[in-house]
Formats: sequence, structure tokens, C-alpha cells
Amino acid sequence: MTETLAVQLKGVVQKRSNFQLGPIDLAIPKGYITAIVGPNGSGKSSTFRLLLDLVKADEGTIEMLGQEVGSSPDVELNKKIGYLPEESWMHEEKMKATEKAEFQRFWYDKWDVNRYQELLRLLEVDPNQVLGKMSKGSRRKFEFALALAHGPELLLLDEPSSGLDPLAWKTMIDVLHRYMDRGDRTILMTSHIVEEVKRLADYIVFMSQGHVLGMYEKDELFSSWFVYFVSGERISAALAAKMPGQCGVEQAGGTTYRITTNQAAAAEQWCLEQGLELVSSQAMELDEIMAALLMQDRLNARSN
Ligand SMILES: Nc1ncnc2c1ncn2[C@@H]1O[C@H](COP(=O)(O)OP(=O)(O)OP(=O)(O)O)[C@@H](O)[C@H]1O
Repeated sequence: MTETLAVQLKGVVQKRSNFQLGPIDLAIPKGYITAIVGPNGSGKSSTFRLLLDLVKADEGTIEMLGQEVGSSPDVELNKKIGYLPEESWMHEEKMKATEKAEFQRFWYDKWDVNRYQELLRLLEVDPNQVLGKMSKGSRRKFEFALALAHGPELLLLDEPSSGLDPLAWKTMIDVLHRYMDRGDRTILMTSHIVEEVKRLADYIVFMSQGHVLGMYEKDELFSSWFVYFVSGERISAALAAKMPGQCGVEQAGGTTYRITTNQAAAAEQWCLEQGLELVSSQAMELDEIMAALLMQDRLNARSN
């Protein structure tokens, strides 16, 4: 594992009776925010559980912060990680928030009580409440403060905005940006929400049905996926299909075709060379890109 990677999965497989995760190969860079996006049940939370050694992989290796997960006791590794799970732990329902914080503090020698209290203040969380009686959003904010209080090198956030009101989410985003300011910290998060991925992530990993469809640098992703409306006397569905990076062709009426591509620059050059008119272009949203990738994946699966 190189110094520039925070997390690396090589050939990771987890088999369940109704679901197979992997094989997954993934390299998450240090110093950036990477978001894993994918439909419900695509395996995002399962991947996190493997990273945290809460369950074991059947095949493959996982390295986090240069250490192989599960090869030796993970105590020292865990001290460098902060984790916000998607669901709160049921067995803690009767515990007071302050009691959980005391427990957590015991485990982390870098626990910073000032940072913890500052986070509670910023997020407006009352730590004197019993966990099971907190609102979903308050509980989430509390768990978030706990995950950050020891200044982890690597922060794993499973659906961080789930249950938060817009103001709380904005505060959380500000906290995350400040957390990243040092330059050597890493966030790996999962998300369903296009806007939060757009605002936060530097890299995006698409997952579907237990496997990774691809990992992309966010700005590059948005500048390479476009929908073009192309017209010309000699255009046909067969010619439109030859556009570089073509991921979908539809006739849009008369001699105009709607073509989706993931190689925008090459596609525009190709139109020039073919003497075709670029009537209009549309940048694509993340959910549209994901839908196109899922469609391609299904077509590939059918043809294999
Ligand atoms: N403890 C478990 N035992 C058996 N199967 C499970 C378990 N947890 C999850 N699964 C299955 O694994 C698959 C992936 O679930 P996972 O929760 O990892 O997906 P996800 O991408 O995080 O979904 P969501 O977006 O809904 O949170 C699903 O088919 C789910 O039913």
C-alpha cells in the first residue's frame, strides 16, 4: 500500500445466502473526501462493516492507514478512525449520552474534551439526554461529535445527513470542511443524496449489486458526461452510436438524435469531423450519470 492511500481493498468478497459483495478492488486516496453512492442494497454499509472488521471477508485483503485489517488486534488502528454508523446501536438505548462519551473517552488517548464540547455546542446537542429518548437528528449529531472528538485520521460516515434538518446538515458540512483543512485527513462516506455528494466529495465511487462500477474524480466526471442533441442530413441511429463514449441514443424527432456520452470533448470533436450540427448540450446530474452507468452495467451483464 502506498503512502498516498488511506484505504485499499484487493479482491474483497463477502458471500451471503442472498447477496454477494465483490470482488471489490478499490483505492481511496489520503487527504480527500470520497463518496460511495449506489442504490439501496448495493453493499455500501456492508463494505464499511468489512473495513471496520465488524464482519470478515471470505476472500481478499483490506488495508487501512497502512495496516492490514484483521491481521493483528485492530486497537491501535481503530484509534485513528472515526465511524458514524447508519443505524444507532440498539443496546445503548438506555445509556445517557454523557455515559457513552465517558466510555469513548476511555478508549481514545487523543480524545479532546474541548473539541467534543465545541461540537456539541455547534450542533446544539444536550448530552444529558438518554440516547433512546433523543430525536433521530439529535442522536445522529451526538454520534457525529463522538466520531470526531479524537481527531481521527480517517473518518467513515455512513449516510451522514440522514435525519438531519437543513441547518444541522449545513453545520455538519462546515465542521467537515474544517476537519479537512489540515490536508492529511481522509473522509470516506456513503450517500444517496446528489447535492451532498456534489458539495462535499472529491472522488465518487459508484456501487451496484455488490460491485464497484467505477471511481471518478468529481470535476472530471461532471465535465465528461453530457447529453448532446445532434442533427444532420446524413445522421442515423447507427452513426449516432459511433459517437465517442456513447452511452445511449434516442431519436429526438426528424433528423435530431439525443446522444449521451462520457467523453464530452472527444464527442464534440467527432461531431465537427462528421459535419454534424451540435444543436444543444446538457450537463448531467449525478443521478442521471448513475442511471446511465447502471444501464451499461446491466447490458454488459446480459452480453457476458
Ligand atoms: N446482516 C445481514 N445478513 C444478511 N444479509 C444482509 C445483512 N446486512 C445486509 N444484508 C444484505 O446485503 C445487501 C447489501 O446491504 P447493504 O446494507 O450493505 O446495502 P447499502 O448499499 O448500504 O443499502 P442502503 O442504501 O439501503 O443503506 C442487501 O441485499 C442486504 O439485504
